[in-house]
Amino acid sequence: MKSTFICGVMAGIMFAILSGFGLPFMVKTVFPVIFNKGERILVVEQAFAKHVGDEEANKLLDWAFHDEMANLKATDKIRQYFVDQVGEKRAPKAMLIAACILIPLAALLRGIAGFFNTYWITAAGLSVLRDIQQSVFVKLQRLPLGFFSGRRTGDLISRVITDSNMLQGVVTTISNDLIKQPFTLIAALTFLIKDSLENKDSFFLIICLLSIPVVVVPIRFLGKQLMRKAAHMQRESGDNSAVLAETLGATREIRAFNLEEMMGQRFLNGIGRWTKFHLKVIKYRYLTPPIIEMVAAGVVAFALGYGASHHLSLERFIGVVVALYMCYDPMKKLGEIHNRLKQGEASLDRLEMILNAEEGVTDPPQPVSISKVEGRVSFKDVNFSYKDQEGREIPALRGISLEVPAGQVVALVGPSGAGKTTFASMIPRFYDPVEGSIRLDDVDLGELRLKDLRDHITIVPQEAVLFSGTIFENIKLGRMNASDEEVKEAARQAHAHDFIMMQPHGYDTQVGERGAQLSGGQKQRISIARAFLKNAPVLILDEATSALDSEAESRIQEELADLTRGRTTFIIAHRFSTIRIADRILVFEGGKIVGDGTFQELQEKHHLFRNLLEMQRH
Ligand SMILES: Nc1ncnc2c1ncn2[C@@H]1O[C@H](COP(=O)(O)OP(=O)(O)OP(=O)(O)O)[C@@H](O)[C@H]1O
Repeated sequence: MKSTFICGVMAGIMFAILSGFGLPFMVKTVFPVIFNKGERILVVEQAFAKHVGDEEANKLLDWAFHDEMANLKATDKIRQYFVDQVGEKRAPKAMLIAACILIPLAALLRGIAGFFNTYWITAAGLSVLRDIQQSVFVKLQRLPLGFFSGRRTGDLISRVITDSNMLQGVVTTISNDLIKQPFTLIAALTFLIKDSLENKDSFFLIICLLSIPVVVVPIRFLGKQLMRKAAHMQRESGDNSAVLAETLGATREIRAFNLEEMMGQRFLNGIGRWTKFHLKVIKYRYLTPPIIEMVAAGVVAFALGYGASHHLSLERFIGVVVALYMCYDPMKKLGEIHNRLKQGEASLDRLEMILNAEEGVTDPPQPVSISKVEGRVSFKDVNFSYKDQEGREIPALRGISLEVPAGQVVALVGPSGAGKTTFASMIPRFYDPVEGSIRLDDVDLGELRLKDLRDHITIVPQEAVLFSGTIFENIKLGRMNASDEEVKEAARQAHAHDFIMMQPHGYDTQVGERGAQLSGGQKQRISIARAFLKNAPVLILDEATSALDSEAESRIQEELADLTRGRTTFIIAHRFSTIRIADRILVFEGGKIVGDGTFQELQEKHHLFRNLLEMQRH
């Protein structure tokens, strides 16, 4: 990547020298040689000298050809070179041929250099961008769950996709000019410096240098405005994506509650705001070129006035005007680059919000390795609070202490918001306790590598999550190195094998395809098969609350009961039947464990538990 960038810069410098210096040099120095102006002046000088004497002739010539004389030194050298090579007589023709070859050759070289400059700089820019996108994706998978609960998925997607695309656009558009233009400006300024030294006349250089701040001040002001508006625009774009994601994620609910019009209006309003800010971005972006053009036109007008009143030769004048053009054109393009970069900065800020977010749950510097896990889990004085977006603490677990022996099936019950899900989320370290410690087989969870810990825990979520791919691939996610036979065995254990075989392509049926109409129960079985395949000693089951038909439900219950055998299991339980099969029940209320015992014990003496059971039965 570094070498690509360096090659791109070299090509850009070559392009710049050919444009900023080569072109005006050609006009000023090479043309007079070809048209033999020096020799004609010499003839005139000799003729004058005959009539008015050498001294008077010199004075007259100096008056008539003031700045051509300065140029003649350079042109003489070129002529002399040709005279030495091919002789006095053939020199003019050779020079003409050389110039005629030189023009397309210079254009060709300039074109090739320009092409490779753009290509290599774009390649280097895109490779940086690819790294950024990759880092954002990796980072998103490392961020604590709290990061996501405070943010809308649509907005995050928009940051990764739209803001990256915006940056990509910036990289590709500015790559063409990023190196060429500043160097063209330097080359053209060098020409003006050389011209002012040769002619002892710095007028053009001075007006060019004086006009630079006149150009830079508005560019900087407009750039600042542009960045602010671009940030607004991208934020609106994120909001629109969020509305779209919400709408697509709740198609049933929107129809059921007749919310189509409201959601449509919300989206329309968002698009309206986005358009407003986009137009502002366009306004500030495209105001820069006319300002620079106006300044450039003013300077050329000055140059014209000065040239006419000081009897400048046409070739010096044209040479200088070409050099001035070669100064302002880059300035204009640099102004555009500045604007595009400002727009890109707004997008980069949005990506940096993700890149700079605190990771929270991380691997310890020196992890303890565990190979054989029995599955003992213990909590000691665990307190935990969530943080909302304003940083306020929402207590969710208070003073939790308990020991769960390996293989015990524990049901977590309690009213909504009591802390059951939070308790279960602490075991795979989705969150770390604010105070206290949690151990697996006597090792503090914080001492384990996250991957090792999670390898020993299976989670069966409330709603089965299937990823795009085949049924086979979806089960295999449980253990990527499992053999085909092991995958099928897991499906049999989950009683999924038979219905899978009835699918159009069996295990190779795409779950995302419309043909594969998997029911809620079938999806759950695939998710359970995945858990069987993983075969971890600790199991966390979030019982589905959604109503499957009762027959399917009771069969799934059987499979789940099979799955719990021999594993330390935590079930976030919603059903009476599940609570019954548990060895032990924990009753949660207000983030505390207020009851701990067998079904019988709690039924006899725990008031809240009896109330919960009562509610279950009705
Ligand atoms: N991501 C979150 N950010 C902030 N607060 C949260 C978050 N998740 C849960 N809470 C809060 O923590 C408390 C415990 O929630 P938790 O989800 O653990 O309860 P629960 O017993 O599982 O409830 P339910 O049975 O309704 O799922 C609640 O007050 C809840 O509002």
